[in-house]
Amino acid sequence: MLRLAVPNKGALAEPAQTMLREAGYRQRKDSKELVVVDRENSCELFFLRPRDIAVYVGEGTLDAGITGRDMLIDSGAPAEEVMPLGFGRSTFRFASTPGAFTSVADLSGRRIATSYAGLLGKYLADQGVDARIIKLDGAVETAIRLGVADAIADVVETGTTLRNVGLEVFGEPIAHSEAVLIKRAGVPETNGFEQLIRRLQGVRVAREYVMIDYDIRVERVEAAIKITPGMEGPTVSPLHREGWVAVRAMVPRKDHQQVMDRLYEIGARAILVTAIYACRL
Ligand SMILES: Nc1ncnc2c1ncn2[C@@H]1O[C@H](COP(=O)(O)OP(=O)(O)OP(=O)(O)O)[C@@H](O)[C@H]1O
Ligand SMILES: O=P(O)(O)OC[C@H]1O[C@H](OP(=O)(O)OP(=O)(O)O)[C@H](O)[C@@H]1O
Ligand SMILES: [Mg+2]
Repeated sequence: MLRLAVPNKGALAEPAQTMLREAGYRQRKDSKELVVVDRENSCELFFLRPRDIAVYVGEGTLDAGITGRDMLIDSGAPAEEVMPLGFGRSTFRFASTPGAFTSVADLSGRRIATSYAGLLGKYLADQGVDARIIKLDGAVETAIRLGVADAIADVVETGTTLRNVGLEVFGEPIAHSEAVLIKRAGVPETNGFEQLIRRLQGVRVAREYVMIDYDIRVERVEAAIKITPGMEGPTVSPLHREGWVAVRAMVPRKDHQQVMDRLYEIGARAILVTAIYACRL
């Protein structure tokens, strides 16, 4: 059985569970269930705090887990990223009162509040900046106002929380994060693990691509294929109509309207875009 850790709370919990459901894994029926056995897929799902997931996976007690890249780095656990999952995106940044600091170098000898002491400590060491880290559990934005810190280092998604307390980011982003699939560092992937990876990749592709179908005159096919090269070359099939062919290819969902415009301009007709329900490449 593959033993997989899934975030039980916080920003990653709901999207992680949705992605696993789309990948065909059984999900828990209510939030009080801490372990789910999915016999059909030979998988056990453990619902854990996202911050603890890299610790379990690093110790080898669980084979795989879903957590944030920032949390993986912060933990310092011997676990490694296997693939990014495309949700839970955020940046990890310095912030303070407007104008107080302009770069990380200004933080020498200052106090920085954070709930990601491991991640911040590594970054400061890399930058050669000697500052004091004040480790807090959450709501670190308030630490400056209460005089506990001169700056903070925290997760920023929309920036609303910072704006609400009158703080501004400064310096370069410390890290770019998203949800990632992780495994213990240096161990090979088992069969069940490879199946999990293929399924999650399938969900990502089904979310990020659409299928486009269109008819075009034979002499325009090469130009059309430049617009829709597909993943491994598009399918071109004969049409009953003399001198015309049908083309089918995958295109990035975000580009599909522009692609339709460009195809129409070079003479494509009957252009249809459909969602991909599931896929295995
Ligand atoms: N708006 C957001 N707020 C917080 N975390 C976010 C956000 N968007 C993405 N994330 C990511 O989600 C993860 C944080 O999850 P979570 O909110 O459960 O952590 P936490 O705030 O430390 O936990 P808790 O709120 O229980 O103390 C990180 O990987 C972070 O990068
Ligand atoms: O840029 P924004 O969209 O405003 O999101 C970022 C905020 O969300 C997180 O806090 P969370 O709600 O997890 O509370 P916490 O600080 O107590 O963990 C994070 O720590 C920031 O405060
Ligand atoms: Mg939180």
